[in-house]
Amino acid sequence: MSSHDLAQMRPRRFTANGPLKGRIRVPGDKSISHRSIMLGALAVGETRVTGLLEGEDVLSTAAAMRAMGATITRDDSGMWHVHGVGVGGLLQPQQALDMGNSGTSTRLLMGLVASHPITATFVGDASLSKRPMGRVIDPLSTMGAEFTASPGGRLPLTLRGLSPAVPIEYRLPVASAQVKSAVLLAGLNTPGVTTVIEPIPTRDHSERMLRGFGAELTVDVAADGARIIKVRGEAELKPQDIVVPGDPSSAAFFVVAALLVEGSDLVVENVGLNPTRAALFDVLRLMGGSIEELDRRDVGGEPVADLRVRHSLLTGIDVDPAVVPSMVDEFPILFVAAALAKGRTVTTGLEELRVKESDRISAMRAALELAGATVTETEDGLIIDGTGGDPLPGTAEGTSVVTHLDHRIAMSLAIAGIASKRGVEVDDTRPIATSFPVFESLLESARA
Ligand SMILES: O=C(O)C1=C[C@@H](OP(=O)(O)O)[C@@H](O)[C@H](O)C1
Ligand SMILES: C=C(OP(=O)(O)O)C(=O)O
Repeated sequence: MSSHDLAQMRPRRFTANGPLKGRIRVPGDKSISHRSIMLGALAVGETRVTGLLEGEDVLSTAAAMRAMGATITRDDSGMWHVHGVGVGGLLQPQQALDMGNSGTSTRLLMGLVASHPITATFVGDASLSKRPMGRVIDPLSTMGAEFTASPGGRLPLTLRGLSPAVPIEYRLPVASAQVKSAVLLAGLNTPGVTTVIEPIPTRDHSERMLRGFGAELTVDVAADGARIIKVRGEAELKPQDIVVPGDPSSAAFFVVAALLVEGSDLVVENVGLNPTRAALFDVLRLMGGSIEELDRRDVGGEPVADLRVRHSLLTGIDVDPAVVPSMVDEFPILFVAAALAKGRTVTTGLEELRVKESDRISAMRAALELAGATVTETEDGLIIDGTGGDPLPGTAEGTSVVTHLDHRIAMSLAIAGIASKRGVEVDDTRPIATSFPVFESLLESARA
């Protein structure tokens, strides 16, 4: 990091300040927000979106779709209006598409561009520029797109789409909703049927929303449990009114905070509980966490409930690696919960965490150690010996944990700080705006 970047960093010490009480509502789901803008931009007519996450990642998606011809505005009531260009109608962007910190924007938009007769250059920040794009370059090349990528299949990269593209049948070599979605989105403007075979289920927002927008999409389950997803190309998408449920990945920080801080009794309203996303709450219950679902309902085709969370003494467990895809972004905050549990928590099967905004296994090991936790790093996870409910010591004066431009590391360590004796100094809070711009103000209001 240059001295200029260091000067811009926004450090903060997060300290204990009493229990979390009352009711809060977290912003809209990031995955659904991205897809609302993308699919709205491909429909003919006006899609209206309520509860869109106005985080930096989603704004990167919106800027890119504007650069490719969609009209996207926000009115004074907070509703977003997307006027699409129709499948096949994306325009050549005049400048490089800046994806900021967002893997989802990059990989899904690469899918869209791949089957349009346009060329686009994708750039991103230092974190995104280290992340592997070969996983989408491979299937999209088979469909006919051409790539010039930086070494290791990384950004900046230039993609020349092919129209008509070639439909493929693709078996996912890695459990990734982004790769699945990239191929399905490329399939939208490809004649014939594009098939993705998913041996291990990942979040299914793309499938649900593509159907909602009127695409012909089927899902079958093979004898070995794999999901076979087929989308018919040259689709005509119909504009939708979308209500985005609250993001379970954002709710996770407050749920764990209320479990860890003595005297807490907090309701987190309107939390999306799609089974392909909500495994953290099941794992925390297995550890002894009091998390009650109130008023389970349906919002925009997704199951939603209010979660009432009360302070609980957690017990360490071996986390079943089968649940990893349904809580892949929640491991950093689960590690914090484990650090205060009674006994040992063992996690395995987390290789994918090493290629997120940071290497989340090693970043969390280093940060939790600095905060006084007992942690062992393995190839594919962490082993954590908890305090038995006592607050963590916290970071020493003048020592801060390193977030590596990773919003989830920053927020996880903020929660570790409010459950610690001395507090935890986070080196940079700016990345939080990636997914949860109101995180710090909500934390204050829950503790008021
Ligand atoms: O499709 C999506 O919206 C996402 C998929 C996941 O990534 P992978 O596909 O890399 O697992 C997840 O980590 C990311 O935050 C959002
Ligand atoms: C991994 C994440 O996002 P993305 O891949 O979109 O950068 C995340 O939000 O934790």
